[in-house]
Amino acid sequence: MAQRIDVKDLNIYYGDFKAVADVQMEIEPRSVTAFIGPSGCGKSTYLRTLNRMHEVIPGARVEGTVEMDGVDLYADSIDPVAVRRQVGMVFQRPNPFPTMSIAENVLAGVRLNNRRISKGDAQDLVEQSLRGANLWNEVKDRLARPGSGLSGGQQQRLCIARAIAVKPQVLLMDEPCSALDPISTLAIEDLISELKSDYTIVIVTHNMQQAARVSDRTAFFNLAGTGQPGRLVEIDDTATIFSSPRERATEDYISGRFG
Ligand SMILES: Nc1ncnc2c1ncn2[C@@H]1O[C@H](COP(=O)(O)OP(=O)(O)OP(=O)(O)O)[C@@H](O)[C@H]1O
Repeated sequence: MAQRIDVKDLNIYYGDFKAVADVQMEIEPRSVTAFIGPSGCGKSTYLRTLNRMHEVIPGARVEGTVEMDGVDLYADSIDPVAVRRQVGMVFQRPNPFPTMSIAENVLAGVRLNNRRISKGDAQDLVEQSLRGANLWNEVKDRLARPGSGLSGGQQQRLCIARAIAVKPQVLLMDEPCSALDPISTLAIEDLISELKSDYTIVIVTHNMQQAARVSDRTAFFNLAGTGQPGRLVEIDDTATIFSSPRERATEDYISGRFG
């Protein structure tokens, strides 16, 4: 299921403003890649180009290519809605649909895709997705209750269950733990490590320890100056980035000297 991502010569714009310049990156399937860097360097902007969500903002556009298993997501023949199905996303704040039950939340993406499924298949998918998100045991007796009644950490795992229910190949996570307490954060980190056997995972995080704990590869982004675009400074094995990065800016950032 997991897919390889190849990004070539990617420039990302909001209208005339170039937010991110000249990204080249290869991401292996069944791996976790962390994006780190100071605020405003374009981590979230770049992440959103990997499932064509960037362009939903008026005036926003990209140049360059993003290939998944060799297919350019930005080719004319590609339907952006199909891309968003293939590349799931989990956001900073857990965002379950508040009036929907836990089970309906899990099925929400599947229903949006107009996939008809029998009641039995729906029940199986709910269980399988909640198990996949390590939430089943905590909610199996209250599947008909609203998703909004769960704790923040449970809601985030519910959102992950909703994302994996549509069987994506890639999972993008934009600071998925920033609104969570340390125990819930660890639960999500454990889950990320488990999901890696099935998915290609990319996570934006401000938390260096988290990047070090969950990722195989780490990409450091930086800004050359105010008004300048963000750039990928280096990407390498996480152990290398945190022990002997090639670039001075990376070392300064991970050792807390700026950002
Ligand atoms: N909707 C938008 N319209 C115009 N400019 C935007 C928009 N969203 C972000 N930007 C700009 O793009 C640049 C990159 O922002 P982005 O949020 O991607 O950075 P980031 O590295 O994810 O930051 P943070 O760590 O603070 O979340 C910033 O200069 C930001 O002001």
